[in-house]
Amino acid sequence: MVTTHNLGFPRIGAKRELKFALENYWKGDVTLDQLAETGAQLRQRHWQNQSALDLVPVGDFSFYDQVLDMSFLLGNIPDRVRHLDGNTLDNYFRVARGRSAQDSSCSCVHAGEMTKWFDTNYHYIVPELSAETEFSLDASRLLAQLAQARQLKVSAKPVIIGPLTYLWLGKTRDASDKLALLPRLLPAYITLLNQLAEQGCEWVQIDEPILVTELDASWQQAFIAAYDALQAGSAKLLLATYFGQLKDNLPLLCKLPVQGIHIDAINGQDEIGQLIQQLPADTVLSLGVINGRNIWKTDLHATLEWLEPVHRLLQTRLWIAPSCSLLHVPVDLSSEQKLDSRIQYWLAFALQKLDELQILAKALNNGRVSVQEELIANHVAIERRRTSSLVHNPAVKAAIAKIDATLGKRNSAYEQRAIKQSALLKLPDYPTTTIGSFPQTTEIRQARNQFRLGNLDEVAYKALMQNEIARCVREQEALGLDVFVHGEAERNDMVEYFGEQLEGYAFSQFGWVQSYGSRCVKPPILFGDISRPKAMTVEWIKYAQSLTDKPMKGMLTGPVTILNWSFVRDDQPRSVSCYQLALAIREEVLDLEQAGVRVIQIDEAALREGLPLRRSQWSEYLQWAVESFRITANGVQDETQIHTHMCYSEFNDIIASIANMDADVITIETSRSAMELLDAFDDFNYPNQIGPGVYDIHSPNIPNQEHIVQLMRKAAERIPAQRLWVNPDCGLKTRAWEEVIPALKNMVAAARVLRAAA
Ligand SMILES: CN1c2c(nc(N)[nH]c2=O)NC[C@@H]1CNc1ccc(C(=O)N[C@@H](CCC(=O)N[C@@H](CCC(=O)N[C@@H](CCC(=O)O)C(=O)O)C(=O)O)C(=O)O)cc1
Ligand SMILES: N[C@@H](CCS)C(=O)O
Ligand SMILES: [Zn+2]
Repeated sequence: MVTTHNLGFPRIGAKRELKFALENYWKGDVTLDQLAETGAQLRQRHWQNQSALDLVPVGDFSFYDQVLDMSFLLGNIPDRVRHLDGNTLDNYFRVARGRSAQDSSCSCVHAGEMTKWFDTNYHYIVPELSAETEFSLDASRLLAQLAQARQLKVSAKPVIIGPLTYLWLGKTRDASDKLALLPRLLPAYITLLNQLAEQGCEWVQIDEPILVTELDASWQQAFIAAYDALQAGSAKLLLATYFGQLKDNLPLLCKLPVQGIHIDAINGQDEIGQLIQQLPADTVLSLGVINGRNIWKTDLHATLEWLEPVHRLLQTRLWIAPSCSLLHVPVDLSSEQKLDSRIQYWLAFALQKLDELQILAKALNNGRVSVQEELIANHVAIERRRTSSLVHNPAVKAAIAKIDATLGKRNSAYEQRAIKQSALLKLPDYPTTTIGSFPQTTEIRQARNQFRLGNLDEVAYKALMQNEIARCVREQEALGLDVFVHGEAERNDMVEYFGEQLEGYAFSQFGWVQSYGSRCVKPPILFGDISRPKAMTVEWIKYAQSLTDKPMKGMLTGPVTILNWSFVRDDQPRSVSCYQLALAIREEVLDLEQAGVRVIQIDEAALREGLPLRRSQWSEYLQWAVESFRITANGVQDETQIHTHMCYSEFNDIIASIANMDADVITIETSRSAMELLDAFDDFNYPNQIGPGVYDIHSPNIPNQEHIVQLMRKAAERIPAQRLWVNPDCGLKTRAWEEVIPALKNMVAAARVLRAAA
């Protein structure tokens, strides 16, 4: 018999119950007990949803982030919150977001750094480490969840992050060696494993996704030492890897003294033969056979073709599961009422993926005939998608075939363009701007909701959004900014908004996926060849420009970011989808230029984030990603100034590619590193203009003028002042107007001080 299990379930809830409970708790509208009750109900529901599985994950639920949970479980709590008032959860929220429910009127501590989880759009709170870090186990929250699971008779398999991945995800502030902490960390893990075993858990899933990255010898050796030590714990370990292939780490994994391993068989199907040869004869092999990163139905026939022989060989040693936690997909496709039924038929969200797993298990255990109807229905769906005229557009394919090097090349080099742009825009030194979005207020979201529900007609909705844009322009006039934005009020999200307007995309009503904490995104579904039926942003930008004499930035999301934050096709290379997006957004750029827009920003927030997990694959990715950006941006006249924006700026390794994008201006995040991240630009002699973010928009703290001046002076030590812009780190959509206005006032005042001193 094959064993079925799951690595993790989306915790936000099919109706985003957790999001609303959290935000209400932070506002003080619900009590801690009520929040805890919502958590308990969600866990119960999710375990029921998974009750057909042989083993159900416990510990995958989190009130904010599973990595932060691990930090609290290991007692690795930053000193700055340790002795503050309130309960553990309040301190937990202080690390997560800089404040607890109690501190809503002040911002007591700075939040932990947040960064993306491997190559996903999920963001975790970075463990803070130093040579002094001590660990002291407090498993009470995990044990309480286990107790709840036991009461509900759930066949529980606790899920924890492994010690090596935990250290790898962390950052040391004192440049000390993270691996030196391992001997201090392991005793906490051994005690934890014993406690879990004492609670009756036969298996513990220990996640070590870093095994799909390139590990140097010291990390490889640390794996051996760590898992030798963990043998002392009394639970059986299922060591889980996901998000890619094992490659050089395969022999290492097979040597580790664990009772089972899980691999991502979607990416690593080719490695199964080698694994079977090298694994000890009694080790369980769990295969992630359902894609946990995408929303397409699995081709069950094709899967069974290769899985049946593996089952015959391994018998009860074979387990099957989704490739990774289902955190990265929406909960339930059956809630969708507005998707084109033909497309809906091709899709599977978390619940449907678990159904697919059951069908596979039945087929393996009792023969395909036992699930004949299900297999036929699956085959029909797969074939309909493969041959659908909705997917294929010959005109788009022809346009892609015609792409050549001229499309991505501007008429003149940056130096000549800069002279023409400067003559036209007449900007002061240290020009000030913002990144695009202004606060997405409850009123804006409610208006859009009413529009969607049909309670507000298009004319009224448009008028309301125009009012917001007008307010945004007025505020920027009053602040004295130099280059304006329209504020993105009309956009639900910087990716979904474009997905909704492009042919080849479908979008869901309830397909929410957690991005960080209570924040969610609804990735649009890229199912077919992409084209742009009509202009998407021009009317809004023209309207905004009509309200001011200051230059108004056209605001677009770039092809690489749209691709990386969508659910993408699995029937063609990502590069092809990206080129299709590039051609579509290029048309929008040219339309904006035609409409008289002189500054166009093309956000590529996910270009760096989308780097493959293995460095050996970077150059291939960067080649098509940068070329896609160039195709999008570079069809304009010299006088049109192209901006791009990236939220993170650790560019040391890819600075040549960033320069090769040839944007006239790039705005980036640098304030948290006190401009040190600009060193990469300095060392490379980056030739174009840079707006190093002068304050962290993720924090409610108001940056002070003097601090901004100091930061810009540091920037000017690295980049010539004539090429510097002054702007925040990222968009302001998650902030309130009361925070934005004083922050920008100080930013503009700082720019004036800098100009006066120049
Ligand atoms: C820059 N970031 C982004 C990433 N990925 C994206 N796809 N988009 C991004 O901007 N990745 C990296 C970062 C992650 N950062 C964020 C920041 C903020 C959010 C966020 O605020 N998400 C919102 C949802 C946004 C949205 O789609 N809004 C819709 C629907 C709003 C809604 O919930 N409506 C309610 C009713 C409204 C009411 O009555 O009040 C409903 O439908 O029930 C819209 O504006 O129309 C969030 O709330 O989580 C995400 C990632
Ligand atoms: N223009 C977008 C970029 C976010 S990365 C915004 O300002 O929200
Ligand atoms: Zn950003």
